[in-house]
Parts: sequence; structure tokens; C-alpha cells
Amino acid sequence: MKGILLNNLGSPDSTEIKDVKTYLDEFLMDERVIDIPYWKRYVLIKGIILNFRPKKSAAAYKKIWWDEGSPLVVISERFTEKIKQKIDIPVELAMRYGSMSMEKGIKNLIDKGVTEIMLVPLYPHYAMSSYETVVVKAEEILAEKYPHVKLDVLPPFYNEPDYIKVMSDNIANHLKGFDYDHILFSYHGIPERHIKKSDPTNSHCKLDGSCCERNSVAHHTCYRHQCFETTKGIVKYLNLKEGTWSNSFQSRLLKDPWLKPYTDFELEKFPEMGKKKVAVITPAFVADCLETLEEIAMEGKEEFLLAGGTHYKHIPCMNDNDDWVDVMVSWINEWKD
Ligand SMILES: C=CC1=C(C)c2cc3[nH]c(cc4nc(cc5[nH]c(cc1n2)c(C)c5CCC(=O)O)C(CCC(=O)O)=C4C)c(C)c3C=C
Ligand SMILES: [Fe+2]
Ligand SMILES: [Fe+2]
Repeated sequence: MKGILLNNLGSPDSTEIKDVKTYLDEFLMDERVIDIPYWKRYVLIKGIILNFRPKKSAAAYKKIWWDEGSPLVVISERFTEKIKQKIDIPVELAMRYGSMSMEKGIKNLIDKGVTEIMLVPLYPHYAMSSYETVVVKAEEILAEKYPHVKLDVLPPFYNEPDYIKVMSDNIANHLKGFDYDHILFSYHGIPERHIKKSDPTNSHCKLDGSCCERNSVAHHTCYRHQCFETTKGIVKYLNLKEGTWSNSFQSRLLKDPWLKPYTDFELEKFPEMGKKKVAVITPAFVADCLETLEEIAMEGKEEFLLAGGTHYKHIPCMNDNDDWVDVMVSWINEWKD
């Protein structure tokens, strides 16, 4: 029997500092997230970062937490419930980090008699720190515990016409009545070296401004290229005028160079460029989470208004929007039939 494993990143169990610490420990010790030798990662994360980051992150989580729990988890559960109503094979939700583990999600499918799993990383774009780590973890669990089970993986859907359409319709709906002069496409950032590490040609990705425009097999795994393609698709669909939109990357951690331009710097610059009414969309996330609700909707707004902006709007993610549910159901049905 076939079954579906939907997979997102995961959140701490609560906003208590100890729970945030447990979550960050698992997350940041992942070699595809902090990609340095084990002993250095151990010293950096357990010896330094986990001493101060959990307190800061817990305070941020407190600002966005819902009565039912983490927005990311609650929204993903609502999305999963809607998918279950429309699909006649087992569907489970799991998270890469935290208590809703992939081990539990896979076991639940196996207990229901599933022998063929379609893994759906709920990320539109390929990155070793998001999509790839989910795939590798699923492969490891199956190889170790259920070697008879077959695994298929939904490819990154950054340029799928149906995804572009529902994203664009969602944006257009939320933009109604908001008289903007700029739209910022803010994607989760990654360190620049991750782009080079994921380049199978070892020579294409130069981060020189034009590499992502030239055809290359490297783009199957190039996060930067895939983000730009998502923007292009939405810009085309919504017929946005040149000069009224741009890309940026948010959520950087540590001092290495991350993908540029940085969202916070862009938001500070816009008012002096005459762009005082700005809408921000976050297409790297299918569900609202800490990075959209706190960093963009709260912090970003504050930075922008302080710099002289007058109107600011964060466009919510697709979340459990029925059109998005229907797109996912159609992809699942295509695989299943
Ligand atoms: C080196 C650090 C990080 C990389 C690389 C990274 C890539 C990455 N992350 C997401 C999606 C999400 N990240 C979220 C939170 C978050 N991300 C990092 C660090 C890296 N992410 C941290 C430390 C945190 C935790 C919060 C904090 O302390 O700032 C979230 C939200 C989780 C939630 O509970 O709401 C998401 C979603 C992607 C897609 C990605 C690579 C493209
Ligand atoms: Fe992240
Ligand atoms: Fe590229």
C-alpha cells in the first residue's frame, strides 16, 4: 500500500527556554545546517550558541505562540487534516526536528501497512539545510529499520505552475486595498558556501549575479536559482512592473557571508529610495512560522517604520488555504494513480 509523509522543519515543544534549547540543539547539530567538522560544531553549538540563543529565541517564540501551540505545527496539522479528507491512502505529518519526529511518522505509516512512501518536504526550494536533510533522514530511517519500504520524494516545486498560481492568487487577495509602491520577496537565507557545496559541477555557482540566469544542471540543487525562478513566476503571473519588486534573504545566523541582499538592510534602505509603502512576501515558507510572524511581520515592520516607511504589510503564507490543499492533493493523486 502507498502512503504519504508530509514533512516540515518543526518547532520547540513550548516557549520554555529548556524546550527551545533541546530543539536548537538537535537542529543546529545537523551537519547539513551547520556544516563544519563535528568537533568544531560541538564546541560552537554546545559550548557557545546554546548558552545564549535559547533565551533570545524563546522570547521571540513567546511573541508569536498560539494557545494551540507553535503556529508552524498547528498550521501544518490543519493542512494535513484537510489533505486526509481528500485522499484515500494513509497520510502522516512529521517534523525534521522536535518531538513530532520522522521516526514516529514513518512508523505510523508502516503500522498501517504502507510499503511505498511518498515523502513531501514542505519546502518549495532545494537547500541542503532544508530539503536535503529531510530526504537523507528518511533514507537513513528506512535503511536501518524498514529496508523493504520504497521511497519516492516530491521534487522541489519552486517553478510548478500550480504552486506559482496559488501563491500569486494568495498574494493578490492580500494585496487588495493595500496601495504599495514596492513588493519585497524575502526568502530564508543560507550561507553562500552552501550554494557552492550543492553545486554538482563544482564550477557553475559563482554567486556573481548572472550564474543563476545561465542554464546549468547545477540548478537542480541551487537554492538561489530556484528562489529567483519563483519570483519570476509570480512577477509574470501578477504582471508586476519592473522596479516595483525585488528579492532578499532573511534570518542569517553567525558571521559567515549569507545570500545577499539581506532583508533587514533592504527594508532600512527603501524609505530613502522613496519606497515608503512596502509589502513583504515570504515564498520559501508554505506555512507561517517564527521567521515570518516575528522576523518579518513584527521586526521587519518596526525597522521599516523607524527608517521612515509609512505603510507595511506582511502577506501571510498559503497555510491551509483550500486552493493550496487542492494543489497538493493533485500532486499526491498523480503519484498514487
Ligand atoms: C545555519 C543556520 C540555519 C540555516 C542554514 C537555516 C536554513 C533554513 N531554515 C528554513 C526554515 C525555517 N527555519 C526556521 C527557524 C530557524 N532557522 C535557524 C537557522 C538556520 N536555518 C534557526 C536557529 C531557527 C530557530 C529560531 C531561531 O533561533 O532563530 C523556521 C521556523 C521554525 C518555527 O518553529 O517556527 C523555519 C520554517 C529553511 C527553509 C532553510 C533553508 C532554505
Ligand atoms: Fe531556518
Ligand atoms: Fe546558481
